[in-house]
Amino acid sequence: MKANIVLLPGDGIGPEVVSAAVRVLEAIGQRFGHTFKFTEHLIGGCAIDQTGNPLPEATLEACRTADAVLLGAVGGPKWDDPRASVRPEQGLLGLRRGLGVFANLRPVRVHPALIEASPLKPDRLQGVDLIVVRELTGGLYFGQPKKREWVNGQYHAVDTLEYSETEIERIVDLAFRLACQRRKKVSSVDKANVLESSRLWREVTNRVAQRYPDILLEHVLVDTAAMRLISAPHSFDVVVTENMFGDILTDEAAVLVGSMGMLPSASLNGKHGGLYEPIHGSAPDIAGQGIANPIGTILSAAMLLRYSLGLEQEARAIERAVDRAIEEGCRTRDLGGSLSTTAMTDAVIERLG
Ligand SMILES: NC(=O)C1=CN([C@@H]2O[C@H](COP(=O)(O)OP(=O)(O)OC[C@H]3O[C@@H](n4cnc5c(N)ncnc54)[C@H](O)[C@@H]3O)[C@@H](O)[C@H]2O)C=CC1
Ligand SMILES: CC(C)CC(=O)C(=O)O
Ligand SMILES: [Mg+2]
Repeated sequence: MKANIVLLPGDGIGPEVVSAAVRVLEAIGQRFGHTFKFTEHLIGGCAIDQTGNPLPEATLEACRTADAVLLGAVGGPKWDDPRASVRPEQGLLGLRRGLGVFANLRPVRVHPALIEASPLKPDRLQGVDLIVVRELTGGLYFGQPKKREWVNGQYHAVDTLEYSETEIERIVDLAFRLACQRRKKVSSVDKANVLESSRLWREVTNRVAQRYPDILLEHVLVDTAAMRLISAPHSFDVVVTENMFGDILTDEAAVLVGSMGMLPSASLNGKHGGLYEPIHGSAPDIAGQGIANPIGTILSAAMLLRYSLGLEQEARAIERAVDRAIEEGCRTRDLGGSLSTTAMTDAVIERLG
């Protein structure tokens, strides 16, 4: 098959992990006889530096027409002035909204070989396999008004948490459909004891649940969910939640798997090709040193093959190669090893089978 993949390396470690994943995709393409055409575009801080815009029109247009998009990360201290009106993160949020990819899938599977290095109790981690379905184009990151105003001699700042029934229904329905293929449990995470948007979320979720009588539904308050993610991660199968709650809970879930560098994601809407990115940020503290863990981005590339190109066998080949590399002791620094980004990528490519 032939596919056009847009690459958005972005800032910090973004270019390092994206080029690692491209090497894996090229190796898979060679092995299975596919031609992937890669086209690179600007997003985030580097786009601000070169064009003044964190999401240049050429980038959005290229992403709209691509078969899939693979992104690294955006942002960093260079662009962190809190008063700046143009910020790298606006590029990423604009891209997600522009592509309409409302469903962000973040699978969290604990690798048995990484359990012993974890600060958490081994019996809590054994066999943990959950997926967070994060609403990605609404909620607190997008609601209006979002502004800062000078009122009576001081600034007031406003963010808005807003959802329509349609926005809630489509993401919750997707979570239920996923649960049908898994262990048949949905945990809907909200803050319904305080937030009106969460009370609507619960109502709509209960309505959707009636269409799925075989799926067990529980409602969990987000603070309790944060605690249970560490104390009883086994109790989760499919977790569905608001944009910011999902953002925070998945960074927490990275502790279960051993590092921020391990977790992939796919952002989908059933129409556009899809946007794939690791869950981590631009990691300015390690950028440019060649030591970033590329696994989250490599596994995102596997999700790209599965969801956007329908190449299940190829996606599995990558996931198996990652599993074998970990099993056989290959580790970057974040996992207590000494392999560089390139050496870890080589280890995966050697095991593609
Ligand atoms: N999707 C995106 O583009 C995101 C961008 N950001 C941006 O990234 C910048 C840095 O944010 P932070 O809060 O430091 O979060 P971060 O995720 O970049 O880093 C948090 C910690 O995890 C480590 N880490 C992250 N990815 C790693 C990898 N692949 N291998 C090894 N270690 C890794 C970092 O070294 C750091 O110690 C900020 O400008 C933030 O806005 C943050 C999160 C997501
Ligand atoms: C940088 C933000 C826009 C998002 C974020 O932290 C994430 O998607 O994980
Ligand atoms: Mg995040």
